[in-house]
Amino acid sequence: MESRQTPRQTPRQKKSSGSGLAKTAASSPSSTTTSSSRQAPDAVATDCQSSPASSSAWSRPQRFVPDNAAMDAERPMENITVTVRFRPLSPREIRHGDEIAWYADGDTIVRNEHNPSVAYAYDRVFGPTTTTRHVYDVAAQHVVSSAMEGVNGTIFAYGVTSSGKTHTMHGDQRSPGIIPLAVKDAFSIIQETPSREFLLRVSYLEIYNEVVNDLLNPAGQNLRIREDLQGTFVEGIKEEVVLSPAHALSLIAAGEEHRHVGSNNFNLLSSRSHTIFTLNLIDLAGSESSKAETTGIRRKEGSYINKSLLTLGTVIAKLTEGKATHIPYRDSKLTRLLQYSLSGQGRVSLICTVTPSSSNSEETHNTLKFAHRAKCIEIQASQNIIIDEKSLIKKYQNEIRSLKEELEKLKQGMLTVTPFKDGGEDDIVLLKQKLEDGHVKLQSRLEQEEEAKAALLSRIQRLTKLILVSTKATQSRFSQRPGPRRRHSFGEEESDDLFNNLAYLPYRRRDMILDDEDIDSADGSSKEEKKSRKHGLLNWFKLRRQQCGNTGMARWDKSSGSKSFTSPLTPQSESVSAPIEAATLNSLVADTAPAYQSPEVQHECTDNSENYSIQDKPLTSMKSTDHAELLREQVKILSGEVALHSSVLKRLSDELANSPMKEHIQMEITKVSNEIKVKSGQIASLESQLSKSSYGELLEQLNEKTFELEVKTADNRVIQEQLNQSPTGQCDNILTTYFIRFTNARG
Ligand SMILES: Nc1ncnc2c1ncn2[C@@H]1O[C@H](COP(=O)(O)OP(=O)(O)OP(=O)(O)O)[C@@H](O)[C@H]1O
Repeated sequence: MESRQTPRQTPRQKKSSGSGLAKTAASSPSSTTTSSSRQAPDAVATDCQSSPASSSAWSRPQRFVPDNAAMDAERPMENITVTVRFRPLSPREIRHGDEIAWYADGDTIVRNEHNPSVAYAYDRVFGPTTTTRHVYDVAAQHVVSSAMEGVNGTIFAYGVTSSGKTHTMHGDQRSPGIIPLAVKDAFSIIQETPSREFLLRVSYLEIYNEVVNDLLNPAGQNLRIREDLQGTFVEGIKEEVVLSPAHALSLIAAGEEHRHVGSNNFNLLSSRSHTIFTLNLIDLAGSESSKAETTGIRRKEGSYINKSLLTLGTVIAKLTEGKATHIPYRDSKLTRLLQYSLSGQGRVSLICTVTPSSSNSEETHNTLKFAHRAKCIEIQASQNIIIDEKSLIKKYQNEIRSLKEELEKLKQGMLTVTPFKDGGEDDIVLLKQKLEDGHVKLQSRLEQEEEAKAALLSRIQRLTKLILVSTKATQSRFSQRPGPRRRHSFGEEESDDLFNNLAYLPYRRRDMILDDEDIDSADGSSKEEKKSRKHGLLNWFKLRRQQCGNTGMARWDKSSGSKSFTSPLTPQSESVSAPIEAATLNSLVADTAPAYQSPEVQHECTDNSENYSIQDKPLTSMKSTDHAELLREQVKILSGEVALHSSVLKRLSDELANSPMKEHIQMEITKVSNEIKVKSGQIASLESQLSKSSYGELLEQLNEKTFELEVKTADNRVIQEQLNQSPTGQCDNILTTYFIRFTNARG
């Protein structure tokens, strides 16, 4: 699969429109808000502000033709969506007698309590009781849906330490953050889009002390940032294909384990690094005031955190100045990686998290000014395109058809040819010879093309296993077809099964999250609770384990009419539904209509690891490379689960020493240990199957590599031909690429 992006566009700035509520018009971003503070009480700093929520940033993206300068002018300019989220006063702030210094005045204005003339307007302001679900719906959902249409998107949280970035981006069990909500949404969009196919890959990195580390691969340390025609990228970063929301979230949870976290004066578990989760999704650390730095290490981290943020501030200031010729993206790793989002590519949503407290009034004011400046950046979102390999199939099919026609004509010619009346015997022999030669030549070309077509089809079949499709699209297409069904087709025939799985049912089951989210509270929690919140995602998986347990979750297999057991986290059976209490979920399961489960992913989830195998039947008709690929996928997912369980085990062991509920924790430990044992057994069993299928696989790989080379050459030729021939410069069979980044910025 190839992706092509529009060439880089120059950053664009919107001239102060003076629209909205504003009167302010200072040209320098830093003075903009200062001057606003001199306004009458009702005046609000809104220059560069497009009308909130209803602005163009909310409209669905149009399909624009890339690489076409003439069309550039027609693309609507959009501002970054800028929102501000207040958290409640923390118990610590209340204990210290802090008062409210800043507050949400309606849906779009933040006002200073002591000086009401100081006020700023944004696209939306969320008060301290707003749920993360609501923040997601307003500030992130449009970026996610655009990303699913091929428009790059970046959502980042920015705010001082302990202002609520992690709470907003990752969330916890009761209140899932933007990242898990976006992942779920991405998968439900796939489910709702029968006409398209998706390949989702994720990577997760941290920028710690200006060093880029791969959170999905502990060996990937100090990675280099490189540039190519498609933009900046991190060299050697691991990209995992994800097959389900839970699969994506298990990768984040495993990645979080490798992340740098430490205590400062304000936050027991403060993120010490910026992180970027790319769904082919970014969490930034909080800006440090010296008040927060407790040790030398923290000071060093703080200076690096601030370096990135200082550069981010400078970049944003320069972008909004309009006249700047040099934008210092290269001055920090963070701005380098965000360059394309900031310079106008794709949709951007900036969520600024703030505390209302008087003790942080100055820091909050700085964040508000930063957010206000950012609103002045304009973006021009453009769509990326991917050429589907099926266009190659189309080409082959056309060629084969015309060759067949040619051949047919020739054959007919041979049969109907009548000897020339006056021609000699020699003429007839010559003519026959010519026809036979032509026939042999065409036959051999046809055979070659047929072989190439078969190889291409088999490659497409293998790739198809990684492609996620809506069940709505596939049921009719595949039910009539013999052979294995698409193994990774998302939510295949899940409609009845949706009640089992919140991940696939964001709309119908959201009410359940919302009920829980209403508990979204100020920070009144103990150290352990805080820890478990920070490990919110891990807890999700803990709950998943409770749902499925050692005995697995019963499902009905429609095809066989028998009950099967599914592994809790493996594709198809997974869910990110942990916000629902296990008991609630189990009762839902009991009420559920029978659900079909794709046989290719159906595996036994019993305590007996020897029994663990991917069902043989569908696999016997698969090539050994397919089989091995499938086994490897399963090993990868199971290894992720083992890593996850191990981290839960570690946390439980830590908790055991201090907790009064020793017996309960001990039981949990035993349960988790057993699961690790079972899964390790399953991995061993899969690995032994893997080694058996290695030889055949090698041979096939050899063939495949040879063929890949041919396909690539042909692919380039076809793309070029299509581009040359298309009057719009557009290729047919456009698929979108998904590049949702989530930034959780320290401000
Ligand atoms: N909107 C909110 N509602 C309730 N509690 C919140 C909210 N936002 C943050 N909190 C609580 O405030 C505390 C600090 O939040 P969080 O860890 O998300 O801050 P942070 O900005 O990520 O900090 P750091 O930059 O140091 O990592 C946490 O205990 C969190 O649960």
